[in-house]
Amino acid sequence: MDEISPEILQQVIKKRASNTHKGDYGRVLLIGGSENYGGAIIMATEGAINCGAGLVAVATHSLNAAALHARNPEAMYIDWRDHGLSKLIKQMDVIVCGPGLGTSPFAQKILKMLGQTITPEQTLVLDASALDLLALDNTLLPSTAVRIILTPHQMEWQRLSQIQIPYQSASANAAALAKLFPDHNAILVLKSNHTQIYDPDGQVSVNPGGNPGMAMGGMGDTLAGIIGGLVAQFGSDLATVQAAVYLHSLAGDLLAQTDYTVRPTKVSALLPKLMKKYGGY
Ligand SMILES: NC(=O)C1=CN([C@@H]2O[C@H](COP(=O)(O)OP(=O)(O)OC[C@H]3O[C@@H](n4cnc5c(N)ncnc54)[C@H](O)[C@@H]3O)[C@@H](O)[C@H]2O)[C@@H](O)CC1
Ligand SMILES: Nc1ncnc2c1ncn2[C@@H]1O[C@H](COP(=O)(O)OP(=O)(O)O)[C@@H](O)[C@H]1O
Ligand SMILES: [Mg+2]
Repeated sequence: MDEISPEILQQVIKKRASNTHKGDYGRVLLIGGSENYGGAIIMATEGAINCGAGLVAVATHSLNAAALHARNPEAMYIDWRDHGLSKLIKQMDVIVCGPGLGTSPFAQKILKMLGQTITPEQTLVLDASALDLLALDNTLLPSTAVRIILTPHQMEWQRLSQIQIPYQSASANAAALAKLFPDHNAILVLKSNHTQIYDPDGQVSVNPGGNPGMAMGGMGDTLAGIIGGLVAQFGSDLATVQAAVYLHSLAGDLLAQTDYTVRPTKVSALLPKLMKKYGGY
């Protein structure tokens, strides 16, 4: 299995040209954050903003609006019950769905509407509760062929693939990915202490970074936002996803040099400097 190498950052992250504007760096919509899980969508939002998405919008429970704006005034907000949500979805390049979404009937309704609204030019990042909803009902998948990036941890992948954690071998995972998402050009980011990335052709790579200080709620939500933010800027190919996973763990490893625990929000805070230092120019 190939290891993701540090050069991936230089390869993917491009120097910005002077004559550009926010419209050149992609639009990301994040959907999630129920009454109890507002932090999850805020942490995902912070990941997307700090890695440079041109425009970031958030569809969440109205209870989360004040906290979202207090923490990230760069983000636009829409109440996830607003009928304008489907129109907003159509205007986006990348949709990240799932952090803190929950698995209520309303959450299921949102995922269904998203699947019926999204178009082939867009990229869909599915994380957390969105994956659990899919495990319960795979008719919630988009009806058209869109690029999907899935970011389950091992337990979410167990629910989705029906492969018990001890049996999640590379060959079994690749076969399950092809079977579950035949029409979606799907990339699987299987998160663990050694996160693996599967592309639709069966190629597998492993991330060498990360550390147990990162084992804290919100760390995966942050990664989902980073993937969304980088895909919005640099495209949805495998290399961009590898760069996002590498960047997230690099930040975590730098923090762990001095800190016993690594807060997800601190990972996000480091992103702009790391992108400047290790990105291409
Ligand atoms: N601050 C917040 O609002 C947070 C909200 N969260 C949301 O809570 C909902 C439930 O997600 P959870 O992931 O907590 O719950 P899950 O029940 O899906 O999975 C968590 C459990 O899976 C098991 N597990 C096995 N292998 C694992 C691995 N490699 N990595 C992680 N867990 C592994 C562990 O026993 C762990 O307790 C999601 O919508 C999620 O986005 C979480 O992201 C945590 C933070
Ligand atoms: N021991 C560890 N070593 C390396 N990375 C870890 C470790 N524990 C957690 N992580 C990373 O933290 C993230 C956890 O994701 P997830 O379980 O979805 O968190 P949450 O849903 O709480 O945001 C993943 O990117 C995972 O690779
Ligand atoms: Mg998670």
